[in-house]
Amino acid sequence: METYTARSCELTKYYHNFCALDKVSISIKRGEIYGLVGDNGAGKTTFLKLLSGQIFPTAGELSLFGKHTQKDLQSARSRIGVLIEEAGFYPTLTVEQNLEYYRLQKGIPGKQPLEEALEMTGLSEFRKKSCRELSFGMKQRLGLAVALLGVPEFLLLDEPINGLDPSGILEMRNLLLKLNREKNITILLSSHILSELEQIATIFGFLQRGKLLEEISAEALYKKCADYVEIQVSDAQVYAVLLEQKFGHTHYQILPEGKIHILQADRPTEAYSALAVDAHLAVHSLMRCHQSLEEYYMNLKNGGTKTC
Ligand SMILES: Nc1ncnc2c1ncn2[C@@H]1O[C@H](COP(=O)(O)OP(=O)(O)OP(=O)(O)O)[C@@H](O)[C@H]1O
Repeated sequence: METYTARSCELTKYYHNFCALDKVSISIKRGEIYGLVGDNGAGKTTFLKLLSGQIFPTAGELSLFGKHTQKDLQSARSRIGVLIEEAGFYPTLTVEQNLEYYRLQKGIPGKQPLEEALEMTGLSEFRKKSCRELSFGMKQRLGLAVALLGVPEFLLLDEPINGLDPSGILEMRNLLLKLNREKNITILLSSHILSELEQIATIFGFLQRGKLLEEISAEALYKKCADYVEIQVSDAQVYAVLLEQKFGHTHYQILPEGKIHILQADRPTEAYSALAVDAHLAVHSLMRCHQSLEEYYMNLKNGGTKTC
């Protein structure tokens, strides 16, 4: 079996003269839940559409289940379920009838796939409900059921959590975790809010204006965010030089009023005050804090961890 469900190498997409995706290299391992994070217009949908074959790249390479050629990619796409943009449903038809419509459209034989999709998304008891009676969250679930027809090995979901209320978000998260764990489905999902993916993604890719800023495992991300030390000294610039020269720390932020955030601060807190005192700098305050994932993401977007 292939290690990678999907890989892109320097994948690039231009819409006329506009570069929507710029040499993006992403690797999605089998069994992973990959969270693609980026602001509006970052290129998330473009990336998902390239994977699903709805559009074609301007340059770069793409492989799915280890297949590269156009012909092989096309057949590999039958193993993918896609939810990109809101699926269109006939309001007067029932949940079951809408699913049946998509089953026929996708050319999936037999009734069993429809039953499985209903069961996996918890929609069986609502099968006779007409679509116009469904809540937004239920419609999202139905969209997911369409993507699940034929039990795909890989799910591509564009902002599946967007617009859901807190209980809808929880429901969708649990459903995706269940599909990943019980059916071993690899999932790529996008969001412009990192915290929405926080509890489920095993790896994150951060996109900004078509470029991949960073690809990082959830474990490494949480480690990076774990702790930082905030110190306020009489001369932050001098202290920053000491941090680099004596401790080899390059991950820090210089803030106004002589404050410095030392990220990945792996030494005892006292070591950071001693560093200042030994250089005859006054220490006005010192504390160990926790960085949220959103803060980390904001820093990344603002060009790294060193800011003045
Ligand atoms: N068909 C198109 N023609 C021209 N420009 C396009 C087209 N589709 C997307 N774009 C542009 O490409 C950029 C990336 O769009 P894309 O939809 O991939 O971003 P996104 O990260 O999914 O954003 P959102 O979160 O708003 O959906 C945007 O600036 C968008 O305006």
